[in-house]
Amino acid sequence: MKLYNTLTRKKEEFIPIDKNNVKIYACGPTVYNYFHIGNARPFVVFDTLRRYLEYRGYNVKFVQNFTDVDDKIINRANEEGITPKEVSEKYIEEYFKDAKTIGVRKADVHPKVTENIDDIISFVQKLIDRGYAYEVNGDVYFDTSKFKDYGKLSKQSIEDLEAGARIEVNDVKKSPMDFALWKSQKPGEIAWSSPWGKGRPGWHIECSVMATKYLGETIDIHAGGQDLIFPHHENEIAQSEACTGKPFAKYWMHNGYITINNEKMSKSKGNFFTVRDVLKEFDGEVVRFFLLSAQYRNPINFSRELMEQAKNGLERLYNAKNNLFHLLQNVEERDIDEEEKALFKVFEKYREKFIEAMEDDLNTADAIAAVFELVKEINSHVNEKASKEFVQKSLELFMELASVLGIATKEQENLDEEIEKLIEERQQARKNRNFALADKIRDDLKARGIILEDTPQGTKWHIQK
Ligand SMILES: Nc1ncnc2c1ncn2[C@@H]1O[C@H](COP(=O)(O)OP(=O)(O)OP(=O)(O)O)[C@@H](O)[C@H]1O
Ligand SMILES: [Zn+2]
Repeated sequence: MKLYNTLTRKKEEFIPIDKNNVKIYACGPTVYNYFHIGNARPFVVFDTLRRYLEYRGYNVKFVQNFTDVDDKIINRANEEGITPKEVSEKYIEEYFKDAKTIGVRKADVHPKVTENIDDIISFVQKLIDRGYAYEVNGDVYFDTSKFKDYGKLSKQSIEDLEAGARIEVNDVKKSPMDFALWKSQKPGEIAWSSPWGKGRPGWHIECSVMATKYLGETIDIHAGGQDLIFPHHENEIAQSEACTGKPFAKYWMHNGYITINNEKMSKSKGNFFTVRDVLKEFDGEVVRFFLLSAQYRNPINFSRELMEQAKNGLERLYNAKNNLFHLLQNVEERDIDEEEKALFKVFEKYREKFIEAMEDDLNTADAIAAVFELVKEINSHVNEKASKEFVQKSLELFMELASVLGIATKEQENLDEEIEKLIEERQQARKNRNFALADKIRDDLKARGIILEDTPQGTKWHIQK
């Protein structure tokens, strides 16, 4: 598989350190609010990466943290008159609810900052001992001038960075680029005891500590949104490599933005839609399908139109799946014949196409296109005359690919029953000479890809070819 590595700015062949234990760390949410559609993108994309690697026979250990200590959490707690812990616990619970609806599996470990304070303190101490960090008045800073590779991920030289940095007032840091590993307690803030007095960890250190602790000193893939490249991931590299002397992550993957009017969707700009809100109108799988409709590095402009498109696309897939279930109960119980075998060989070409797309830096857009092509073939060749085995195999192939994407996974909807009921209603409408209603029922079904056919034996239906 080829993955685009931000570290080298190239698509590279993915070679894991150990195929039986592929280590992935994804930066998780800061839990002070429901997550928005933009935040959902890395969750869905890297969940799909995990599913795909598993599909290809790798064992994956996936770690995603919760940032449960942060200014925004503290502010929120103060606003609401509750503790930061109450804020973060609430939104961790809400995270799991929304993540489940959009098909994002739980990570193997979801470490929290507050549960790793001792390890964070030891890590910071190690950096001080190794000469990479210094303490000033209870704060501890990373000394960027000591880490010669600083800037290697974001491709900036330390000189450029320093020149570009704003001159900070009252600066106790040696360089404006130095960043906090430990922050001394300010009035009203939550704090832990440390060798430097009471305080709390800076943001970046948590990921270095938790990735190392739960996965090891060198991991395979480190992932997050593209806004995290600098400073967050740059700083993670500096901390981790200064501490261990080893490469921190082999592949750095960053997803592009979900935008609104071509601007990054973000909480601070207020131009966001929470997944929770979108779920009032669209199914969780539609949200997931929408997020996978583009290759993960390309931006997607969030719009109702695209959501509707995703909804229709997913519906087509469900129709095909339900039709196969319907056929399974109604076709002749016999083995696949020669002609069907030849057709199935054609169907299997779409599995190849699907894999080819996913191997190319997880191109879910092309992978979805392959699934649609497969569905088109299935719709036009698998019908009432098919053998049960052929129907079964077609259904399995469709489900194999859909489940890698985590879509169309819901149990068979009772399409048979629903359509039979509508056919019944249409008969009734015709009897009552209400042809307008009868036509409307037929047209509505047609819009969903379901074709009614009036025969002397009654009305039959099939999926549009
Ligand atoms: N508009 C977006 N499109 C894609 N990914 C995003 C977007 N906004 C945030 N992310 C990613 O969401 C993940 C969760 O991050 P986090 O909860 O810290 O969000 P955040 O950065 O606080 O969001 P915001 O930018 O809205 O303040 C990160 O990997 C981040 O890069
Ligand atoms: Zn991180």
